Amino acid sequence: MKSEGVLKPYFKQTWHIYLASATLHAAASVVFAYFPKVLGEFTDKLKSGELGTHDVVHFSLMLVLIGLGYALLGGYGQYLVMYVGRVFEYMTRRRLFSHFSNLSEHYYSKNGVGKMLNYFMNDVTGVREAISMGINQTAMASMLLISCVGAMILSDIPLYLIAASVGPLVFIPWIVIKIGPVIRQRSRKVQESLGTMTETAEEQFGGIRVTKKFAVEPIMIKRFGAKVDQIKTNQLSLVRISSLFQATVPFLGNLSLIVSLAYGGYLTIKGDLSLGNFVALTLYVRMLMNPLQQIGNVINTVQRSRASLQRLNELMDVQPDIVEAEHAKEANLAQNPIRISDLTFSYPDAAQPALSDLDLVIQPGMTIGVVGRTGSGKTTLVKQLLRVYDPPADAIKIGNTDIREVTLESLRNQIAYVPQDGFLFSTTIAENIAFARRKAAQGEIESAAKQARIYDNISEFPEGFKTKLGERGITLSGGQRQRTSLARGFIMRAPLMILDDSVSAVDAVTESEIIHTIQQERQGKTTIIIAHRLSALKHADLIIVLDEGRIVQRGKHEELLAESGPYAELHAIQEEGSQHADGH
Ligand SMILES: Nc1ncnc2c1ncn2[C@@H]1O[C@H](COP(=O)(O)OP(=O)(O)OP(=O)(O)O)[C@@H](O)[C@H]1O
Repeated sequence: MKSEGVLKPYFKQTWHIYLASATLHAAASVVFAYFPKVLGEFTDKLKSGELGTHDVVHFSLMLVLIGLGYALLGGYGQYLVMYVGRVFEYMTRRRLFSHFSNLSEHYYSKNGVGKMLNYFMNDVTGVREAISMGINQTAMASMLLISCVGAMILSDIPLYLIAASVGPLVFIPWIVIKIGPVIRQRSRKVQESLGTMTETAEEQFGGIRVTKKFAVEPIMIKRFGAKVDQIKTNQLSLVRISSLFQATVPFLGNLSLIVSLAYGGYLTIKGDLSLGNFVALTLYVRMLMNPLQQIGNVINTVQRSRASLQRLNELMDVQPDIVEAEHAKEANLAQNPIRISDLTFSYPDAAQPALSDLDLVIQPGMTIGVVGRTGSGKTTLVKQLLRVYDPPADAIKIGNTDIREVTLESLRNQIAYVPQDGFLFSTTIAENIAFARRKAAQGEIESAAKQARIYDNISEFPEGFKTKLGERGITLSGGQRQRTSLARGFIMRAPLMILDDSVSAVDAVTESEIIHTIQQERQGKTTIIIAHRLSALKHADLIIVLDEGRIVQRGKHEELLAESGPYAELHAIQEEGSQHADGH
């Protein structure tokens, strides 16, 4: 399904402003086209000796009126178009943002954030220039062209003289057709290299702490320098062709002026053309040059922005991978079991499935422990439950409803997912905790913080819960970040809570306190705990052991210990480790 792109909705909303502006420009141009005519008449009167003081005042007044009329009408027309250009930026950036928000994780893992930023900034501005400044100048210039040519034809200036004078100007469209596509192609390259640079910068600033720890700044600077060099090369190549284009257009204009001066002058000396008409002709040709040059510029801008427009439209056409079913139902995780049967899932473009033949029933109120080596598919299982990636049909059911048939909002609202490295926003701690429940009372925020064992830390900050976090919560330690993100999960009081290695950066004592709280707080509610430390899973009603996407063991803690297998092996290693740590 194709979206309607970025321009259609905009023009639907603003066409009447464009119409008003075009009318104002037309009126301004008609007024301005009188200018040479008035000067021509003035010259003729001057030459015939009929010019009196009264006439000088009259002609001067006429010129002032023409100037004023042109400035007011044209100026207001220009303001209107520039104003709606900003409306375009605002509308498009909002639409882009909400479109970006709907795109699936898969899109983001394939496309860098730098590209998105480039769409947001440069492409939107590029298109705005074409449809505000571009349309404005085109309207102004074409109206002026029509008015000037019309006025010339209606005057006594012989048509053959007009044709000869205007002749060189008709080569302008030819040049536009020849050079325009080259400009467009080079402009696309510039935009692309800008996108790559933003992407590199984004990644490198994001990873600056790692860079510094490994002292590899020179390599990073060199890598970034290469991107900047590429932009310079591409931009220079664009500037060369644009300059050639912008120099050729005035050159042709000047050629026209020379013809009108030489040929018109000759005819005037011969007496075939009045001095007034000669003055008017040269003025008209001079007046034609500006709009023609403007049209040249506009075509340049439009060529450049076509590449941007194409990219924006392509982006609006990207469909989210996860879409709501037509008659989607509300999920009810509090009362219905989650039935996973024969679940096999591969990431797009992956050679191996990340999950194979999984069978599991999670009854409401159960606590499920999930353990397995890194890369065994634990997070993938969670992503399937959250529908970050859709599972195959009927592989996961909530009650009797396929998870693909429930509304995304009801599903995700009922799951409190706490990832290992929850992203914290650059806002207050309170707002970060109340992220999924904006209206939570301070008491609820504090109680969630207490449950996540972060309350005492927050109280020690100078501004308590109002303390602002830097980008990615830079002022917090790893363990504090994890616990803040855990509080964000607690506050949801959701029917299903998923802890995905959420306490890995927390010391063993605090971890056991948190697990104890979970046991108490989540009685009767479903909880899935993914952990590497088995101590966090001991109390689970059922533990599954994943290996290469398959469930290789399942049972309670004691049952699994009694079996020989990876669980007992892992337990032995961890016990040994903790005994060493305790000095036994
Ligand atoms: N977005 C993705 N695209 C393609 N493959 C992926 C993606 N995410 C994970 N994988 C692959 O799927 C497999 C399972 O990954 P998953 O993240 O589920 O492991 P995990 O058990 O949660 O590991 P860890 O304990 O390290 O978090 C891995 O081989 C991983 O490389």
